[in-house]
Parts: sequence; structure tokens; C-alpha cells
Amino acid sequence: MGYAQLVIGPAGSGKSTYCSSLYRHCETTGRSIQIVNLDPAAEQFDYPVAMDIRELICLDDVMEELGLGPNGALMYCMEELEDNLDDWLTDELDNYMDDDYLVFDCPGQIELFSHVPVLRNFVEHLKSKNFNVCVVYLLDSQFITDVTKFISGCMASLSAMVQLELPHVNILSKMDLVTNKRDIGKYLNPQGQVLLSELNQRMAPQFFKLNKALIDLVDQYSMVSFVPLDLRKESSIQYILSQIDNCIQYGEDADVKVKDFDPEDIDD
Ligand SMILES: Nc1nc2c(ncn2[C@@H]2O[C@H](COP(=O)(O)OP(=O)(O)OP(=O)(O)O)[C@@H](O)[C@H]2O)c(=O)[nH]1
Ligand SMILES: [Mg+2]
Repeated sequence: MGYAQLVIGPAGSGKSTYCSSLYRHCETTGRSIQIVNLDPAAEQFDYPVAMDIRELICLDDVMEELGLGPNGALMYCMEELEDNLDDWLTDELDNYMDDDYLVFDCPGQIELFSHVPVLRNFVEHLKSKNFNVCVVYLLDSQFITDVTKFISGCMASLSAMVQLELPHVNILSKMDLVTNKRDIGKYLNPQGQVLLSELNQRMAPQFFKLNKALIDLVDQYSMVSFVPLDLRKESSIQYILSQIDNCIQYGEDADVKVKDFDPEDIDD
């Protein structure tokens, strides 16, 4: 059994930064973790890249040869990935053993997890290779400065839930940028009624019915719950990792692995 996190979320929400922080955290705690780059447009990495979509296809080549813009070229690259699940991805995955823990750093284009089947098929492939997969959806804490932005962030997360049908952890990233900590609780575990009244205050009366329908939807999926991530605090990363581990049942065996870890090995 392998374990995997699929790290998604809007552009710039902090996915790659989260991946590198997670890598460093695991390095410190002596836990084995591999970060995979699935963003064909990425150029710089703060983590060692275990697998890289750019070895399969290069965004610049696609833009040049097919005359596509950056977003069209990205979709083309992801479709190429989809077409190569059985060969490229399978070959790459063969390098990893049972119990390996992979973290997939995805591109930020929202259509990837809302209405194209690429990631869904990718996930199905991982599952067929015996991976337990969890979606980690990052939303920038700056979204909570405004209830309308927050709802649209929730809707994007919901569409990923519906598309991918996987265990799902929502993270509110960049908590170091939040100055007014008092209002945070309201958004981490929000009450539908509170959000609704805020939305209604912000918007014209003709939207009240729609607002109610949106909030009911969010309530019914009971998905409006976010775990805050403050990268300055190891304990915050540790907590999030434990939540995700729980979702993918990364447990007993892993503990044995950590106990087997010999600190003297570091000196080699
Ligand atoms: N203050 C602060 N800035 C952050 C944090 N995480 C990421 N950033 C900044 O936010 C910007 C985007 O971060 P990335 O990690 O590249 O975001 P991403 O989601 O991978 O972006 P795309 O791959 O382009 O979708 C960068 O300038 C980061 O330095 C954080 O926890 N706190
Ligand atoms: Mg990134």
C-alpha cells in the first residue's frame, strides 16, 4: 500500500511552498516523503523533485510548436499526462515501494479539478496501483477578508470534492499574514447562518435566495471546515500532517518505520 497527497488549490495559494515545508519537516523528523512536480510550468523548486512531469512534456515546447497560450498549453500537457498514465507514470511509480509516501504538487488552474477529467483519471490510476490518496485543498487566508471570496473558494473546493470523490482536507494557508486573528474562528468552522447574514449584508436583495441555496449546499456537504496552516510553526505542519495521515490511514506501519530510524545515519 502506498500513500499520496494531491495538493490542489487556486493559483498562488501556497501549494509549492507547503510541499517544500512538508519536505523539510519530514526531513527533520526522519520520515520518508517524496515530492512530485505535476506542474509543467514550474521552474524553481525548494524541494528535491522525485518525479517531474517536465520529463514527459515541456510547456515551452507546446506553446512554441502548437502556438498555444500558457493556459491552453498547460491543459495540453496535462492531457499528455493522462495519455501516459499506463507507461510514463507507471514506470515512474515502479521506482517506489510499498509504504512510500508521495506528495503531488499540482498546477493552480482551477479547471483541472473542476471540469476536466485529467486529475480524476490520474487519481484512479494511483488507486489502481494501491495508493491511498487524499486531496489537500489550499485556500489563501487572504480569501477570508471577504465573505464573497470565501464562498467562491469553498465552491472551488466543493467542485474538487465532487469531481475527485476522495478524502479531503481543506487548509487555510498563509496564516502568518492574518492580522486580525479574532475573526478567524468564524471561518475555520463557520456557521451557515453567520455566513448567510454576512453575504446578505454584502449583496443586493435579489441574491438572498441564491445566497441561501449556496450556504445550504456548503452546509450539507459539511465541507466548510478549514485547518489553519502557519508555516512558521512546526506544530502547525505536524498537526496538518497528522490530519491527512488519519484520512489515508497512514498509521501503525509508519510508526514502526520512524522508530527504526537511527539518528546516527544522519552523519553518513
Ligand atoms: N507570507 C506567506 N507567503 C506565502 C506562504 N506560502 C506561500 N507564500 C507565497 O505565496 C506565493 C505563491 O506561493 P506558491 O507556493 O508558489 O503557490 P502555488 O500555489 O504553488 O502557486 P501556483 O503553482 O502558481 O499555482 C509565493 O510568493 C510564496 O512565497 C505563507 O505561508 N506565508
Ligand atoms: Mg506551485
